[in-house]
Amino acid sequence: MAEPAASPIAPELLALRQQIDALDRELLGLLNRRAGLALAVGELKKQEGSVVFRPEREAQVIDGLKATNPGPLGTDSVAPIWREIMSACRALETPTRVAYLGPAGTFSEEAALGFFGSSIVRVLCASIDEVFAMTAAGAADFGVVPVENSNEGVVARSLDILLTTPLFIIGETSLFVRQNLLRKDNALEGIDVVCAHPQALAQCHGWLSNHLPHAERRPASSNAEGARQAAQNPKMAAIASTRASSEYGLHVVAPAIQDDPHNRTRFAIVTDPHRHPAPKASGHDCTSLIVSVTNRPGAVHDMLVPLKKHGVSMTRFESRPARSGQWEYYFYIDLQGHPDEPHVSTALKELRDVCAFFKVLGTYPLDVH
Ligand SMILES: C=C(O[C@@H]1C=C(C(=O)O)C=C[C@H]1O)C(=O)O
Repeated sequence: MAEPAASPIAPELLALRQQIDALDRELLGLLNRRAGLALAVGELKKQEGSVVFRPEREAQVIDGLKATNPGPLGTDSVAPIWREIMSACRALETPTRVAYLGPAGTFSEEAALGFFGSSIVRVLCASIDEVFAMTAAGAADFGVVPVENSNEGVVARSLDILLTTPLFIIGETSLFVRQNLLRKDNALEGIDVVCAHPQALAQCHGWLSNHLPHAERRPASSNAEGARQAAQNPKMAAIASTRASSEYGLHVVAPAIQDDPHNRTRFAIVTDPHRHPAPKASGHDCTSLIVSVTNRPGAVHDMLVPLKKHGVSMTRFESRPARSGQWEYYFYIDLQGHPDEPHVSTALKELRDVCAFFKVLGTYPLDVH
């Protein structure tokens, strides 16, 4: 069949596109000048023997640009654009190897790319334990692990490993988690099994009960693993990201099936403190701790006194059983601020004095969107 004749481009459109082309060439020139400066910074760092990735500097670059963005470019567009620019610049200084739960197409991958940009070396792991192990062994520079979901609460395995790992946290990122029903055929009929990570099955419990009440819910090690299996079995559906649908050649049979439309997952970025210094204060920082107190009346109250006294706000307070058989708990605490700020360091010192166990998990810039 003959191709329909292309309609001629209107002169106004042509003129506007020519201006865009000219600006793009200018932008490319500017980006290359920026890349040249990053290379020079990389040389300086090499001479000093210091690390390339500076999360506090990247957070400040984005915060600064957002504050001065004149528009019409949306302020929400600033962070993703500059993360990619900085990712490409950083890659000129040194490759950044990032470990996360694979296979390709997981939300962990999305979080890793969202935080580091796409100019990274991907180190795909089979479990959260492996992410920590690969990072601790130096096979990856950084690990990205989920720590909590707005719907389902804590990711217990990550929190339990954080208790004993020698790694520390240097960043955080959170992600809107939109779950989709994926399948080889674009139809709801004839699905016998829905295969996904237990967290995803739980996040879509209501939708599955309404639309696929008779389908077996089968746990998988990750949503992408469920998608991989669904690609080989027409009677199986998966629950995963749209990225996984293109990765495994599946149809999005039903989009956004999570029961909570505001479903978010927060990830921690971990690294080896022997190879990477703690981020310096960025002005908007978080300090994460694990503490425990002896089991006596008023112990938890006493723990909170230094924070109140020195005006330090707590943004997270989570407990996990200490597995001592004594109804004892570890408390996972996030504080606003950086230990370089005197009121934070004094509060931390006083808090340490009233705790039986005290571990600083890390101090890092708050997530910038
Ligand atoms: C260029 C630098 O190195 C890296 C790249 C950055 C950038 O592209 O702006 C910022 C911080 C570092 O992660 C730097 O430290 O300034």
